Amino acid sequence: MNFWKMNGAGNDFIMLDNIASPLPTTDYPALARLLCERHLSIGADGLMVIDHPTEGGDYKMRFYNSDGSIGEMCGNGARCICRYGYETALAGQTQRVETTAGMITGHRIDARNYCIQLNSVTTMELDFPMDVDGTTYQACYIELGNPGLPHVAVEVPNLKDQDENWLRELGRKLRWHQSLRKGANVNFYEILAPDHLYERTFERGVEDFTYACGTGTGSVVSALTLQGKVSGNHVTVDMVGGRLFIDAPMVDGTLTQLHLTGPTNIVAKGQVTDEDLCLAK
Ligand SMILES: N[C@H](CCC[C@H](N)C(=O)O)C(=O)O
Repeated sequence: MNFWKMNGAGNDFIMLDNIASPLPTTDYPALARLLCERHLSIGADGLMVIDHPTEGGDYKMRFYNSDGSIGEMCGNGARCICRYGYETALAGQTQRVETTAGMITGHRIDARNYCIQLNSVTTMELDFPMDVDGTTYQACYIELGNPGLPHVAVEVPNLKDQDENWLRELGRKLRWHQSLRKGANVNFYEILAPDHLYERTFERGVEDFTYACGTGTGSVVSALTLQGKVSGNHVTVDMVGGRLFIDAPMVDGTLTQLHLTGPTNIVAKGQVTDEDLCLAK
C-alpha cells in the first residue's frame, strides 16, 4: 500500500489512494487510528483517502482525524490533496474536490503553494458566550459547508505568551462544551496588527493543538470581517507551523467567497510496512 506524507503549514497528513489500491471504506477509521499514531506508526494529524468521484468532481476526498473520526472537511488537507491531484494527473491546475461538507475548488499557484475556495459559511453566531469554570468567554460559533465543520473563535490577548498547558485545558473544555451539538475545533486568536493575526487551534479529532488549521483560519477571519475587525482582504494568519492567507471579502454586508492560500510540503512517498497492520501488503 503506497502512501504520501504531506503537510500544509505543519498540519500533517497521510494520504492513501483508494482508486489505485482499493480497500473497504469501513477499514479507514481503524487505519487512521493506527497509522496516525506518532510513536508506533507513521504519525499524522489525519488520514486522507483519494477516492472515485460520485458528484461530478475530479475525485473525492475522505478525511479521517487521527482518532478515526470523520471530518467534514479540512482546509490544509484540501490544499495538500490538490497538489496530489495535480502531481498524479487526477486533475489540472484548477480542480473540483468532493468533500463531506460539499464541493470545493482548488487552484495551483506554483509548485508548493495552493489556494482553496473553502465551503461557504453556513452558520455564524457572532455572539456566542461560553462559560468555563466560572469565566465567560465571548466566543463566535461558525460552521463551514453542509454538513458544517464546526469552529469556535476566542480572542486571547498575548496569545504567544500564554501558558500552553492552561491554553490546552481551556481548549479541551471549550471543544467539549455542552452548548456544542457536535463539539468544535477551538481557535484562539490575537490581532497582532491590521489584517495580521496569530492563531492556535485545538482540534476536534486530534484532541490537541495542531500546527495549523485552514478552516479554522477561514472561520476566524470570516467572523472578524463581519465584526469589522479585519478587512477580509488577504488577511495574514501566523500559526506554529507556518503562514496562511485568508480572503473573505464582503459585498453589500455579506460574506462572499472564502479562500485559503498557503504552502504544501511533500515529506515522503513510500510504502506502508507497519507490521501491526493486518492489511499491509
Ligand atoms: N485541520 C483541518 C481541519 C480538520 C477538521 C477536524 N479536526 C474535525 O473537526 O473533524 C483544516 O486545516 O481545516
